[in-house]
Amino acid sequence: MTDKQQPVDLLVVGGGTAGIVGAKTAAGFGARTVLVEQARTGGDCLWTGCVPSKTLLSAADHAITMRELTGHRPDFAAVRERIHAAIGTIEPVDSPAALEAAGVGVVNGSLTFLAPGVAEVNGGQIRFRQALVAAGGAPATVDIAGLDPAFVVTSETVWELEALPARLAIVGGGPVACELGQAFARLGSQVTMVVRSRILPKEDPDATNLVRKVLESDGVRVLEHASIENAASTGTGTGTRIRFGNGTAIDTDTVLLAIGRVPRTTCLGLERIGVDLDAGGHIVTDARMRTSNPLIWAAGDVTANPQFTHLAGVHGSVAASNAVLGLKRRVSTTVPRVTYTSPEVAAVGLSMPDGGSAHRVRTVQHTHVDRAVTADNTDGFTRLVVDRRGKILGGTIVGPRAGESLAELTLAVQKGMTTSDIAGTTHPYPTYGDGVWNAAVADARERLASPLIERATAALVWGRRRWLDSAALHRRER
Ligand SMILES: Cc1cc2nc3c(=O)[nH]c(=O)nc-3n(C[C@H](O)[C@H](O)[C@H](O)COP(=O)(O)OP(=O)(O)OC[C@H]3O[C@@H](n4cnc5c(N)ncnc54)[C@H](O)[C@@H]3O)c2cc1C
Ligand SMILES: NC(=O)c1ccc[n+]([C@@H]2O[C@H](COP(=O)([O-])OP(=O)(O)OC[C@H]3O[C@@H](n4cnc5c(N)ncnc54)[C@H](O)[C@@H]3O)[C@@H](O)[C@H]2O)c1
Repeated sequence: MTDKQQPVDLLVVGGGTAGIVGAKTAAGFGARTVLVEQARTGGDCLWTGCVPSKTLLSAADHAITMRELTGHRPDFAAVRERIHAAIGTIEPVDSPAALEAAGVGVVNGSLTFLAPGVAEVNGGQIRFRQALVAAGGAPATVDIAGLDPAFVVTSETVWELEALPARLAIVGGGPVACELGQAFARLGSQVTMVVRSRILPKEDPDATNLVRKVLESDGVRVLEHASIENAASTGTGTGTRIRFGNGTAIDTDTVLLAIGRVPRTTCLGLERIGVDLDAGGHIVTDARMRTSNPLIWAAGDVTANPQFTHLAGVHGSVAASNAVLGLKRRVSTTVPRVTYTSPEVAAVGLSMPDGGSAHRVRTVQHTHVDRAVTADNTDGFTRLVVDRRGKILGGTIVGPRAGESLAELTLAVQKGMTTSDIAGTTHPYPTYGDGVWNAAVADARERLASPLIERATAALVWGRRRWLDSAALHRRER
């Protein structure tokens, strides 16, 4: 790594999903690619995000069955072991060895841009033709007066807890708070969620209502539109007391801050290479993932796009192929999302009509989905938003495996399909996917029920009847 070396074609900053996919894409096209990671390749998703949280949720589901069968809950040490095992199984795919096998050079260190075409890592310099910034984000924090940091964890450090907190207060009401809140409650913690908005504020309010209901039945205390005033000692030598603006208070052993994430853009030297940031510190890109410097690209949580692993990967790939092949690919605006609570909340495109009377909503309650009835789990619904011609603009599914059913809806939105396309496709019975199909059938049927189409089908039936009668008469006469 000296300044005499040839510039690399693509220098990738960050070894999370966006960086890994971007680097593998570029190397796969034959571009000389180097990825720099300051900590561990795999990023948030593998170590502190999707993989541990989904494993925790799965363990929490098992905890319910175990409690029903045996009256006991699983040992927290066993849950931790399961999380480490899941990470260990997935980790090789994201490892430096896997990247090197794909033709990517991997450097361990923290990168700073010095000037256009030059970056510094570990005191040495790397020259580059283009760069992809995929430095991700970190949990946001908030100062709560009087709160001893020893009681505070975030989505990065909660995985280090060695014992299940008896009392857990969660500040926030987004996907992190809802998923971890439900999981810890099911494992045996007494959980209180403190949210300044409603929970899952980006989702359909009916979805929020269902999730709140289930969280409460899991024993979670959900305090919405609440504001924390300050914190103080409990006076008992353990835990901390959180006081609210309305004069009430709760005592807790651990406080989990789950109030969003901030992009890691402050120490990258982006100002030296002409990369603009928005007011929240995110890198600004166009739809090709190009920054204000046409030779610098960005993808993942470091941008202002929704923060999902699937999006980080797709955007990393689009950025890398545009960079090294000179293409002008644009990223899709169809972004599916799933919150993996029980029930899952899955959504894509429009969740609510925004075209006035030009848009319709079709809702099927899962009391009308036979798979849900047979599983005795009918708390859920499937809702489609369609335009007047039946084109599917989006929808929300709440229920078990909603994330799986969302794939069909995502394809429909992406490809501009209509409810007739879905209704005319044979679906296996009984599945939770029947929710999407039933809603599509109801919509397609209603469109067919227009007076014009009713008159046309009545004319066809009349004509066919006449033809059959005259053919029968003809046969008899012969
Ligand atoms: C608890 C939790 C659960 C989640 N669950 C889901 C889920 O189920 N589904 C989903 O789609 N998304 C989920 N997410 C979101 C998902 O984890 C992120 O959107 C995704 O991992 C972002 O990937 P990234 O590559 O942009 O960033 P990151 O994974 O954060 O990677 C960025 C990397 O860059 C490195 N880096 C930063 N600065 C430098 C530097 N100067 N030099 C070198 N390296 C640097 C960092 O060390 C890091 O490894 C979850 C998030 C959390 C917190
Ligand atoms: N299943 C998934 O795909 C999944 C799971 C977890 C996280 N993620 C991603 O990770 C990112 C971070 O998730 P998150 O849940 O931390 O953030 P978020 O931004 O989605 O939600 C933050 C929540 O905290 C509340 N809040 C903010 N400041 C507060 C304060 N001071 N006091 C009380 N409440 C406050 C907000 O009202 C909101 O409900 C999200 O963008 C999400 O997309 C995705």
